[in-house]
Amino acid sequence: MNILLSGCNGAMGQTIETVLSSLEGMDIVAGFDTKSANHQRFPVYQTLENVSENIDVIIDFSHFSAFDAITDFAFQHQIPIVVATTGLSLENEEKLIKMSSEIPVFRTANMSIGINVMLGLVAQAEKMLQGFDIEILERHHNKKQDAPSGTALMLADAINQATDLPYEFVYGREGKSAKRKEREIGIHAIRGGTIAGEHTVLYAGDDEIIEITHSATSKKVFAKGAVTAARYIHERSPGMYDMKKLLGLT
Ligand SMILES: NC(=O)C1=CN([C@@H]2O[C@H](COP(=O)(O)OP(=O)(O)OC[C@H]3O[C@@H](n4cnc5c(N)ncnc54)[C@H](OP(=O)(O)O)[C@@H]3O)[C@@H](O)[C@H]2O)C=CC1
Ligand SMILES: O=C(O)C1=N[C@H](C(=O)O)C[C@H](O)C1
Repeated sequence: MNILLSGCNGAMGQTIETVLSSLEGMDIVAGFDTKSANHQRFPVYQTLENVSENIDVIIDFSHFSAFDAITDFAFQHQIPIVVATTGLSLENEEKLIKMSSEIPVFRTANMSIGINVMLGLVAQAEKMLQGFDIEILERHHNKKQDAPSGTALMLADAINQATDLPYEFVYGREGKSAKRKEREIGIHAIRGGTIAGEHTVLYAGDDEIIEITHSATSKKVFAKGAVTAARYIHERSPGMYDMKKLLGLT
């Protein structure tokens, strides 16, 4: 299977390259990034008009500014695409849904098994922990560009989908009149060092606290998930796919 890797010079791009180097039958045949880097095994394109390789699946771990270029390329050439980039707009997400009527699109803000199980757990907790205040804390490395993380937003959305009384999302909290309201979820982003990604949903009740936490201990968990996703959508019918579907959780 021939892969075009978007964001190939980045931290995740390099981790995917490492993971694929020990796998048979999946090869990165082209990269897409802002700079042509010294990749010995494949060419790195800065624009996609001149890609001459045969591509079976695109894997995208880049930046929202690359979104139109890579999705237009996928659509124009009818190539299945795995979109892992976070910080996308609502408009971007809608474009993926439209594209999925013609090509397979795999979309998730988190490729790990644990977070996708946690999406089900927070939906369940929403029904059981009536009256508890909910806060989401996410911790990531100091190179992360977007805040809050795509996963924190995905967890908050999963909670809202499980209730008839949606919460308002509050990003951080400061000021002299910043008291929390009843139906709000505070979302807090912590950045430092090399933290691969940690997400906690905290439920605070009267005299008791429950926390559900997922910790990624290395970026490999996301890379392996993306490679599994690429295999999964290769030669599948057009449609929207995600990790929950792949894992049989929906
Ligand atoms: N869904 C998931 O499970 C996961 C998602 N992610 C997401 O993946 C994305 C990438 O993460 P990470 O690898 O850590 O980030 P990096 O910043 O390390 O890598 C991103 C790469 O994309 C390149 N890039 C930026 N803008 C463009 C553009 N317009 N066209 C082409 N290439 C571009 C960057 O180049 P330059 O440095 O020159 O700007 C860089 O090489 C993030 O959005 C992150 O949140 C990360 C981990 C897991
Ligand atoms: O940028 C990262 O590193 C990560 N980004 C994703 C997100 O924004 O949720 C997933 C993971 O937590 C790592």
